[in-house]
Amino acid sequence: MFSDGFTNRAASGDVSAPRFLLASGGDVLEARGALVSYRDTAAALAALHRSEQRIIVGAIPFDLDDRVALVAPEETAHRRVGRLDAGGALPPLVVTAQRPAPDEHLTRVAEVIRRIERGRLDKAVLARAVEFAAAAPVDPVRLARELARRDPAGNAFLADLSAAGGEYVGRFLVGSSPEVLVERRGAVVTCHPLAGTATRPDGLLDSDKDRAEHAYVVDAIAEVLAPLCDTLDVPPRPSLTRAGDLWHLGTVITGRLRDPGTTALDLALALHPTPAVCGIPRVAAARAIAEVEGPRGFYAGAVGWTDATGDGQWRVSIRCAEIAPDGRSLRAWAGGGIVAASDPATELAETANKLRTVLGPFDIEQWVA
Ligand SMILES: C=C(O[C@H]1C=CC=C(C(=O)O)[C@@H]1O)C(=O)O
Repeated sequence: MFSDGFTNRAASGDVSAPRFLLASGGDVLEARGALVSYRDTAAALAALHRSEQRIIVGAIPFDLDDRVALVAPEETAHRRVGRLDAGGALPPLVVTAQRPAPDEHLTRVAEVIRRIERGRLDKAVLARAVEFAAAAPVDPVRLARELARRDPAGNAFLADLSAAGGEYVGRFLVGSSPEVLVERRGAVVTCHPLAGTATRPDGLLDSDKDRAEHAYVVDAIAEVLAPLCDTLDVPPRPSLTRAGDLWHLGTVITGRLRDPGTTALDLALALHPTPAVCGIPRVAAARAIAEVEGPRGFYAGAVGWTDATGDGQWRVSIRCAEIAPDGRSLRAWAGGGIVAASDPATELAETANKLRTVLGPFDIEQWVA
């Protein structure tokens, strides 16, 4: 178990800067310092169940076999601010790499469609990354505030990944995720999965392809929650959810927890990775993603908090970028759910549209895809 209580500083060296931030609808939770750092979920869960810590915050990766970046912070501040102040100017960016190149993403989507047609998979989410060099250091807090300010729903997150150790020391994950993996308030559990995307709302609710892509996620979440809840409300049809310039199919699932000892982190770990970021069947989809795409790190994981009462919120870490320790480079990701009826060119365009959320605050040269 790793829990040595080291403290390392934000890229700016500013110890007063938050190392965790989760903003939504005008509510902001900020955390500073690290009393204890956890690299594995078992240690973090044990600390919560034994009430050793008041609150645990941070990020869990896409692959739960990888190290997590969770901390018990020195201090937290929960504020209702309405809207965060402007984050301030951010430096221009230049594209340095696309991983993979757009043409290769088309080939990979086609390969996943072939696997689906062969009957090995029903759905898999394929992602790509774009890397950028910044003209001056990008301040993670400034970016998070700017994302919250621009998003009509006020969503933004920031997580210092240092607790995961190794190459993650000094790195931050920053984004604006519209998707609630799970929230627990007392006995009430809420999930708001999103899957199925369009640039306009018209027709999205009637799209068979998007409805199929969405239904896999709702069914998988309901299957996990059913044994953990006394009552579970799963609306039969999705509704439209706006996320910046995009529209998604979304379903608000609510339940009443059977065992009050089941914390928000327990729930997040039971649900993750949902088919909104992985696929169906889960193991086959995770294998296809590992083979076709490679490791994802903290993209498509979850960012959030859980307190000693077990309450908390975990958001799916999408629409995000990782910032290098010196702030001079960024890697942004976006993915999309592939089902039998998917079209590679449409999927590539969808990833470009999704990348615009986290890149919106920057002036960017030479990036078209
Ligand atoms: C995987 C991502 O989005 C997910 C969430 C909403 C809609 C999605 C879709 O339509 O494919 C994805 O499941 C991403 O933004 O990188």
